[in-house]
Amino acid sequence: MTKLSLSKEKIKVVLLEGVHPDAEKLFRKDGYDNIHVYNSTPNDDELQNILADTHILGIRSRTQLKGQNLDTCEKLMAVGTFCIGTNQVDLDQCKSQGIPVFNAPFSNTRSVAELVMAEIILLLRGIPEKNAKAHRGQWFKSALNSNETRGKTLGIVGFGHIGSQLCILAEAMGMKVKYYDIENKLPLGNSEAVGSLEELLPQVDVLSLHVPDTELTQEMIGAKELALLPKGSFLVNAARGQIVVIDDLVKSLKMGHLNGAAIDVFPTEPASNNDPFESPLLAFDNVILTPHIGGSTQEAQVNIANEVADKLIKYSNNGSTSSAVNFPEVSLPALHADLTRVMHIHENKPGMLERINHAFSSQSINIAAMYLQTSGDVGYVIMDVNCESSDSIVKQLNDIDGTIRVRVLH
Ligand SMILES: NC(=O)C1=CN([C@@H]2O[C@H](COP(=O)(O)OP(=O)(O)OC[C@H]3O[C@@H](n4cnc5c(N)ncnc54)[C@H](O)[C@@H]3O)[C@@H](O)[C@H]2O)C=CC1
Ligand SMILES: O=C(O)CCC(=O)C(=O)O
Repeated sequence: MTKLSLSKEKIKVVLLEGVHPDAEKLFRKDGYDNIHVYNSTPNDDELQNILADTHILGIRSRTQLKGQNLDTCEKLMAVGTFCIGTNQVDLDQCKSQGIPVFNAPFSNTRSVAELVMAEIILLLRGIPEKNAKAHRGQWFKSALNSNETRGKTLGIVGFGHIGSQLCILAEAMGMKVKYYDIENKLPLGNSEAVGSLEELLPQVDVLSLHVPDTELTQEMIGAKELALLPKGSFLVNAARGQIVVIDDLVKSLKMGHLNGAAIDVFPTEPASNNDPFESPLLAFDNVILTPHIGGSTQEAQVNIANEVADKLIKYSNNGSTSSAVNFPEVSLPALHADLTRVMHIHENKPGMLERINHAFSSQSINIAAMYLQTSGDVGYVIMDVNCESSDSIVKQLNDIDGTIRVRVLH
């Protein structure tokens, strides 16, 4: 059986934010037992303490792995975001520190699309308001502003995994779908691509956002965009909190321009279920507020736990980085019993390979197999070699200028 340069008992795995227990189970089944599980999101000080001796970190969408939080993590070997979004992590900084980041790109896609479809139906029927009144003992039986989904137009911003799943559900309910995406995307069913956001907005009864949090999407929906939506229309945001300007949404709802909204994500979200939730949207009966649970179903969480834990274990056990979001991707075969695997992460600059090869040849170490991949300014080279002890080659490799990290399996 392959041995890691650091034994599995010593590799410290930390799982934050209530990652589904299946992830811990998978690590334990594979022989890892230094596992620490937390249900909440640590603040920056707590996170920096945790990171000081953590090798593998699992987070969800709240833990901010950026800036000074990454300064204290010399031992950190790999990160798993047990979700789709990776905007909470500085992917470039992780890469330059030799830390691959893995996510679950579509394990909760269906869950988000189903929730949004349900919210569209509830909004079009005016249910949030009727429900809120009923809870206060008021009887509000009325068909006013209560409509079927059939024949209504759904505008989708971001026609990726979630946006296109939602399109399928909405068309099955008889809705017309128009979408805007920054990329050229294949229209599914009878859906129609629209050339710009401004062109899309006036045409929809419901607008649903499914873009990632990027510089281009931050505050993408503000006063100007809300005004372009037809009077009486609805907004759904289950993407990221920074995409909608909440104060502008509040104004639009107050003026009665928008007839309601469903919001799952917020610019600032409580760190745990024990912390209070504050938002000016609390005042509106016609707004569905959910605590960032678009992807929180048993099905999704189990799939995510297994998918991301499996990727982290593969990387730790044999060096494979397939589907890493920020790193050169290499899919490696199992290590032959007689060989040692040396993994070298380095700055991608001319002459690196020559210096790495020279380190091996100068120690008369024969290379049985070599794998190399680069991504931008980082290179990842893996050599399966015949050698009794790896100590001196690891030292020599670490001394090469531009080396970011060296790991060994034998
Ligand atoms: N509420 C929740 O619990 C969840 C929220 N999410 C959020 O949903 C987002 C979307 O997820 P997926 O559909 O899986 O991502 P995806 O990457 O498959 O699709 C995103 C789409 O947005 C498009 N896009 C990017 N920038 C754009 C722009 N400026 N204008 C128009 N289109 C743009 C992309 O070209 C792509 O087609 C995630 O990034 C995440 O932030 C994801 C899962 C759960
Ligand atoms: O469920 C979570 O922790 C976050 C879900 C999410 O927003 C994502 O997958 O990007």
